[in-house]
Amino acid sequence: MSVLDEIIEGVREDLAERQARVSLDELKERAAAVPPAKDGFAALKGEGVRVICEVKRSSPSKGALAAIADPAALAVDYETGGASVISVLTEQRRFGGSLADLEAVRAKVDIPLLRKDFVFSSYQLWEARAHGADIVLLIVAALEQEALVSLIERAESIGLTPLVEAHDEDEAQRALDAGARIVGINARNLKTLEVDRGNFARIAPELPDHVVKIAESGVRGPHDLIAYANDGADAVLVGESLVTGKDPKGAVADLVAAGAHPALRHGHGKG
Ligand SMILES: O=P(O)(O)OC[C@@H](O)[C@@H](O)c1c[nH]c2ccccc12
Repeated sequence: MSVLDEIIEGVREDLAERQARVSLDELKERAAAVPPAKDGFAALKGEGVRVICEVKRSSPSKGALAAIADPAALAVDYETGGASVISVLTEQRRFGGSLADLEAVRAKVDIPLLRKDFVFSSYQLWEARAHGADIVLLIVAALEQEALVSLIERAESIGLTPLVEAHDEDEAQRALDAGARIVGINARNLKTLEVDRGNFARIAPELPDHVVKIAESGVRGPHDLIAYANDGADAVLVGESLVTGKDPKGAVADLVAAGAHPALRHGHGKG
């Protein structure tokens, strides 16, 4: 069984528990009571390279990364540093997250929030909205094509912006076929956990211009952001280097500054 399969098995069990406690109708009522979703698409496409900052306590590849006793305070640091979107891991077993984290962050920041989890049912989409998410991650490798198509449609119908994650050419094609307008290229293969920063450069040129392109994982600092920018990234998604660093606000500001000046890109390309 791949790591991805193992994670999904755990997510399924945890989801079943929540479903036994909270009915779909109740979730829909909660979703109707929160402020409408913010425009995730607008937040991710524009001048310069946007920075998505992630609240992540641990990962299957690295184990514990940071305790993050106050996820909202970290998120405020990200926002103050200039993040465009905040990603909150809500998977519990391997990433140490929760929907409570999402809600805590929602209470303190104004920029769009991404629910980062292993989503395969529309119940999880309603959960995301009910807890304040604006954007939801859909992982191609974790979904049959039919499910991907229907989750994209369902997410949009409830106001969520889907970010569709691929890590190779075939998955990217499936994302496009399913109608994705925002595609994340993950340098990390979720089946083997190997990181290949070259994934983005290989796949991004195959994506049409109108698609928002996000480079995910492995960004250690401005240098990696600039490399991804040169390969056509509209945004980067950064977790580990921010949660393990001493000054998340400053680190975000440095990334945002590097991404804000397209002139910086010249001379850093592949030639
Ligand atoms: O911590 P990193 O290497 O900066 O990566 C962040 C993010 O890309 C990563 O957490 C991630 C990308 N796609 C995912 C899907 C599920 C869980 C986690 C992820």
